[in-house]
Amino acid sequence: MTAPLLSLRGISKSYGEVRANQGVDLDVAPRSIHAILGENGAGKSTLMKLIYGVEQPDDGTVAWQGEILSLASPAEARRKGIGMVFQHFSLFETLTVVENIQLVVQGRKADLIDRVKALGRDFGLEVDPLADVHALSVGERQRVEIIRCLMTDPKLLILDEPTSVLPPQSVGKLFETLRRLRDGGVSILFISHKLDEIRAICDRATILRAGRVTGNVDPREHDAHDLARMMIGRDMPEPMPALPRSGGEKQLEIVGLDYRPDDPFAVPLSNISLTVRAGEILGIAGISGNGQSELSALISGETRLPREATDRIFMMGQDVGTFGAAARRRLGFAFVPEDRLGRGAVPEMSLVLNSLLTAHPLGLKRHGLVDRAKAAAFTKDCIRQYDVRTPGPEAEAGALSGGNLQKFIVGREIMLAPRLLFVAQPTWGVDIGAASAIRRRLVALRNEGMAILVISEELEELFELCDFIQVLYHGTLSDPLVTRDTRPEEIGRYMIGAHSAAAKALA
Ligand SMILES: Nc1ncnc2c1ncn2[C@@H]1O[C@H](COP(=O)(O)OP(=O)(O)OP(=O)(O)O)[C@@H](O)[C@H]1O
Repeated sequence: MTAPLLSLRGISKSYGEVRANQGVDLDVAPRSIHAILGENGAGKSTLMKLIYGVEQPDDGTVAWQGEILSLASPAEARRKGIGMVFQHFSLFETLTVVENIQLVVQGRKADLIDRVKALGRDFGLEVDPLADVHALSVGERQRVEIIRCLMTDPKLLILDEPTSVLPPQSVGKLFETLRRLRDGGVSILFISHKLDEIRAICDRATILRAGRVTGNVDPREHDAHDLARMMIGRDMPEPMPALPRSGGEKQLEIVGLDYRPDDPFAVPLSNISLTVRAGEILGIAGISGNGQSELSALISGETRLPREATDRIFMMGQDVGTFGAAARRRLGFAFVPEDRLGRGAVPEMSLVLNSLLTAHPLGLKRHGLVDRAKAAAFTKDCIRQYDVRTPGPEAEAGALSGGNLQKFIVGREIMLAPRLLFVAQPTWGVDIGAASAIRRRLVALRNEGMAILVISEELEELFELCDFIQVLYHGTLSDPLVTRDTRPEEIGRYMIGAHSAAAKALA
């Protein structure tokens, strides 16, 4: 092998009792796309933060082009030629693309604009440098992040789950860009839970389990099942078969709902209609930014309709448009929001207190006081049933890895035994073993008669779970499509508006 660009030896990092990385060795070759694979909490993000200088290792060495480094900050890492695009974007929405770039890259505005255009042309990352960021799609924002990283001239680019926010059509485009970058001399460290993607694009893969390296392979020589086994140490469970539909009672009905938000950046909704019956799963597909947040807030009760807008949203047969979130929950509604740190959990609070946020009606308080023993028992049960990897119920929610926090929130809401469950992005950032466990659980609940509404950007997930799929595009919802009679490409066309354009052309 040619001398590695980056070479880690015996890297260890602990957070209190948690040993996030233990004796990790990793060699990244020049001009390679190298995957880091592992379950939620396996230590992938920690390792990337150590390489990018966000955190410092307790033990071990980092060698960069043969020279031992100790990186005190990301700015220092960037000066050496290491760049990173985080899972959650860090752009200012009210600034333009070039203004965001100026925050990190020195230079005259006119020169930077030229460079953005040139990089866009060279790497298929076209984006208007003068566009306001709030007006860009998620895919375009990601391009801006990557361009901004490339302008610091990195030799190593770290991408943390770059495809989780992209529609299927954009993933192929991103991969072309990454290949072009590699051929131009950049190495890429790529974290993803999607094994097919890793097999399509990566030349090496390092597998982590519980903070240790358990394998170094060429992912093209192993099928997705093999890789999954190395990651989770056992075979994947089979999907849960869905029983025939029950045609049960309508637990959620939305009828011709129009909504004009006050916020100029929000998406107006027009003529939204949908029905979810007991014993059914309805999926809403669509690229994020097409009205998902607005629709979610109207269903959860975070946004209430004005008094005069009656007969638009019904839950368990009641007109709930003007009800707040708590009143809707009292009817038997539970909700897993997309934004797990802002809305699903309070990061500074323990898991026990986070359980209380929504599960307090389950006898976790008595005479207005918290019943600590019961709250702890509920939380422990959730941790056990949903395989949440954490030291215990007193851990702060913010210290959990992203996927483990998601498992906790989904578990907490399911344990409320609602009649109507609404889950936005059920397996976002969750590893494949845990994702399949969550999906099996949702199908089992449906079979027992729960009504379930799922919003997801992952078509595969919707196809595995749902009886019907409707597509949200520019604030309008398509008619329901019966999943088993529909092909993913057809949903894909609705997602990019090609279906409505074709329909208009025919009209
Ligand atoms: N700041 C922190 N404080 C305490 N514990 C932490 C902190 N950051 C990470 N951990 C713990 O370290 C372990 C590894 O977490 P890490 O985020 O690296 O996992 P990951 O493999 O990236 O997971 P995911 O796929 O869910 O993003 C987890 O048990 C996590 O709870």
